[in-house]
Amino acid sequence: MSCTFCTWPWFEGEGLSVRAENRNKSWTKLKSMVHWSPLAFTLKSRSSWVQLAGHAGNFQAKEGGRLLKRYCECEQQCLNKLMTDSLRPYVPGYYGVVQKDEQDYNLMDDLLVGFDSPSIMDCKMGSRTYLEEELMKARERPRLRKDMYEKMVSVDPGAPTEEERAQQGVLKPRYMQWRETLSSTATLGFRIEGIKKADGTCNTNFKKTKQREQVMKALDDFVDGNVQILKLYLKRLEELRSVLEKSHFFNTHEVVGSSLLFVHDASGKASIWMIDFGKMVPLPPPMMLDHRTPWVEGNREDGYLWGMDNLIDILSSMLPQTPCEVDRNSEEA
Ligand SMILES: O=P(O)(O)O[C@H]1[C@H](O)[C@@H](OP(=O)(O)O)[C@H](OP(=O)(O)O)[C@@H](OP(=O)(O)O)[C@H]1O
Ligand SMILES: Nc1ncnc2c1ncn2[C@@H]1O[C@H](COP(=O)(O)OP(=O)(O)O)[C@@H](O)[C@H]1O
Repeated sequence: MSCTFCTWPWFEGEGLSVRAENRNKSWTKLKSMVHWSPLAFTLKSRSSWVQLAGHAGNFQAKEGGRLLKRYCECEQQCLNKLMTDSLRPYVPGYYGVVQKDEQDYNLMDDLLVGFDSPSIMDCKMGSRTYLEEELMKARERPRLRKDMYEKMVSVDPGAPTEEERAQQGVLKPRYMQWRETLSSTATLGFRIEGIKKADGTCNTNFKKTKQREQVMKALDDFVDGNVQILKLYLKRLEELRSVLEKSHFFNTHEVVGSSLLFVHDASGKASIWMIDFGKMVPLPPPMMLDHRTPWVEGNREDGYLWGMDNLIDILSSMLPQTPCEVDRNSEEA
């Protein structure tokens, strides 16, 4: 299976401008605002950047180990706040807004830098993939999506209802809910969006990867059965979960469509970061979420931590059991 997104678009620094904080501040030449050292332009800081999921054309890889992502105000605000939050070690470094050819971009670290031919996986977190706000908008101003109808039919020709077939279109929340129940989003609170391995193989066809066993098989294939890598991922996820549980920022935001990016290479290096903050929306105070309570419309819960609990549980169960654990488990059974 080839990956539609795997790209290598180098983007030269000439003609770039950057605004660090406020979009209304005037443009300044990038070099005067961003602290680049000539050393940053060594081969070491380059990465074979690939885009595994998301919108085609949203990114431009840039020399110096950074990426340009098409500007989104919500993402800018979240990244800004995250730079001073306890979650800072778990998100890409953010360097403000950059303009190129009249288009604004958020400038951030390329997380693949420092890895040698990395294997990467994008896991979309949460049990819901659309904002409550989008649901309300779809009710107030229903807009039939022909593109989503076509994506639906290409996966399962029997999925659209009679009415949808007659209209040749579906509403966005209906499409998103269908994707959630087709995959592991609804049952496990996360889904695999794409995997690219060091050998160059790339698979973005996980739409029907739903059962725990299917997910485990995909994860095992991703790490090539390497227990040390599994342990590093598990440790990082447990640390992140504990930071998320205490983060005021996280508990005061509805988090939808955000992913965890897993990266490892043959040297035994492995890490995980949170990416995609385009739908990380602040809640009206004093509302807070625990990110585990099941969603009912109005409670804004997103199942992010429930999904993380399940992911941690699955990865733990993939580790070989010690003789002690085998004895304990057989006693319990
Ligand atoms: O993965 P497929 O089945 O192609 O569906 C996509 C993803 O859910 C996108 O989410 P993400 O960006 O998290 O990958 C979503 O973008 P949003 O994040 O804007 O909801 C797209 O909505 P549209 O952009 O409305 O087409 C939707 O068509
Ligand atoms: N900071 C980053 N470093 C490296 N790769 C990234 C980074 N951010 C995103 N990507 C890559 O781009 C893909 C899409 O990212 P995402 O932010 O989810 O885009 P979109 O908003 O279009 O959905 C990810 O699956 C990953 O492969």
